[in-house]
Amino acid sequence: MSETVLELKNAAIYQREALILSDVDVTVNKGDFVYLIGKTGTGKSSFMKTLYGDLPLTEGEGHIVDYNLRTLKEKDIPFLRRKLGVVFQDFKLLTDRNVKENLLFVLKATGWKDKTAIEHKIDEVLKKVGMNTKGFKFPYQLSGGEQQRVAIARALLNDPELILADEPTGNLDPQTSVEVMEVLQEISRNGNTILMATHDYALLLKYPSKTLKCDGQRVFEVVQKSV
Ligand SMILES: Nc1ncnc2c1ncn2[C@@H]1O[C@H](COP(=O)(O)OP(=O)(O)OP(=O)(O)O)[C@@H](O)[C@H]1O
Repeated sequence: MSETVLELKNAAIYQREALILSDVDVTVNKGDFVYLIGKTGTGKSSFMKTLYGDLPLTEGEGHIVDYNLRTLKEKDIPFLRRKLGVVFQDFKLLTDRNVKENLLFVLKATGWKDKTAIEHKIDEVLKKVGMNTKGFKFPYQLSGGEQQRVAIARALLNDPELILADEPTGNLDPQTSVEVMEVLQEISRNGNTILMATHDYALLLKYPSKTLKCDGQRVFEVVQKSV
């Protein structure tokens, strides 16, 4: 039987008192690559935020990588995020340090101490995204696509059980989007589980996969030809 890494049942997603999505039933299994699509303002980011503990789940059931979203406490959130790799549209790299130091910062913050293991891990994730020769560059010396590769490398540091990518190609031109998507596809082929919010329909057509759509306060699975 496939291992479930995310399951929402009859869940409702709120921004404060405003209901954004209701009756959400979603299952993501280990190894899946799942898209979350929908027009601007339909709730993709709110959905993702609920999954990484930025918005509370107050209605329905939600389980993500061993955590129950209904009983998630503030103190649990850093531990939940260690099991998730989160990638954002605007990369969110630390601008005052180079690529390796960006990765080192996360490893130290998540308890890594052994210098050799740290160096090995940083090399490993940078190789995975094709950035191993650029560890000494600062974010401002990198293109948007390169910065996003580093952000993906950062998301891989703690071997996440699920990668949540919220519009990872939203700031990139079409050609660079495809390059970043190739990296995500490669990571997916290596067994990682990925949930990616996007409104880039060209990517969906080029890399078809299971697709969930936010529309009219609901989330439902769509067959590719009707998206
Ligand atoms: N902090 C907030 N407080 C209250 N309402 C919010 C907040 N953030 C977003 N919303 C509302 O929630 C709804 C869903 O927004 P959300 O950002 O989740 O949509 P989205 O599908 O991710 O859109 P986009 O593609 O533009 O990022 C919108 O109507 C938005 O106005």
